[in-house]
Amino acid sequence: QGFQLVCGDKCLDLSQPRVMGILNVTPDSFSDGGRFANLEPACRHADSLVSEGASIIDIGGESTRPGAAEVSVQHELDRVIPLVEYVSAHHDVWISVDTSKPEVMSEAVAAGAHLINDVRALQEPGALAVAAKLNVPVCLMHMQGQPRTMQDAPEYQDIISDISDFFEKRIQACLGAGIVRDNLLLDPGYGFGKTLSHNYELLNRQAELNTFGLPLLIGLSRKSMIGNLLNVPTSDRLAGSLSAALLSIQQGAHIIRVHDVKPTVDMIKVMQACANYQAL
Ligand SMILES: Cn1c(SCC(=O)Nc2ccccc2)nc2c(=O)[nH]c(N)nc21
Repeated sequence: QGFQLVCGDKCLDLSQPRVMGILNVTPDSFSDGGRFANLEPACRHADSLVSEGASIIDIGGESTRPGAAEVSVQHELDRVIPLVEYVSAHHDVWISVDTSKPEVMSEAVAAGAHLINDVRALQEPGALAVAAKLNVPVCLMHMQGQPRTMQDAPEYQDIISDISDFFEKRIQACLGAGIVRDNLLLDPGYGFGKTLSHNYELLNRQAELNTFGLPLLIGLSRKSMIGNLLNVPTSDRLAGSLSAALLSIQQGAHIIRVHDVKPTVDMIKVMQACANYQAL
């Protein structure tokens, strides 16, 4: 499909799969907080993600791992804004801000972010109104429950129908708030309130989510659906992550959120050579 994302005068063509690089801004990559914390490692990481071929850099200041502590608005701003400013000043790449907080959304867009990546699909108070006002593309991700408890006992009547119902509701809420449909992306949220078998059923049936006629953003990289299957640490999940990414792209994924940008870019090139063999 000829999807494209538009933010101001920037345009991201989605007729080919795009790689979104994950920028680590976990607390330990900073000194004891404050706006002028040690940004150095994160800035170097951003540079490498861009040089490896990422089309989008995803910057987030709140861990959504089960059991992760809540982060205050100020703490999230202190981690995220300096990095959005750095990437915006030094690279021409798209910047997505991974946040559920409306204050972080607006400050990040003001600092140069082009896309809102919200694992809570704009359900926090004030998020819908702010996203409408900012008028930038927004990714609506499915999560069953909240990060703290989502993995306790996930259950679905039919995982695709349940996720689709969620998407319908969130899309209606967005349109009702004045967000234009062209600004919406969908994401089934692998690992967010799903068991191992839920995740693989979702991967097997992912193409059924294409009926919404909206771009799909997918995050599988190094996740426990790979780790628990292969019984390997996060540092040893590349082959599994690439396998899952390929299966996802073959079913129509438009943006893949990954740690390992270069390997994923190379994989996409091989997929494209196969599709375009006559042009080679
Ligand atoms: C911010 N964010 C995350 S964080 C979870 C994560 O990477 N866990 C994880 C990473 C590495 C190892 C184990 C777990 N996942 C998604 C996603 O799937 N889609 C969208 N749109 N955003 C996302």
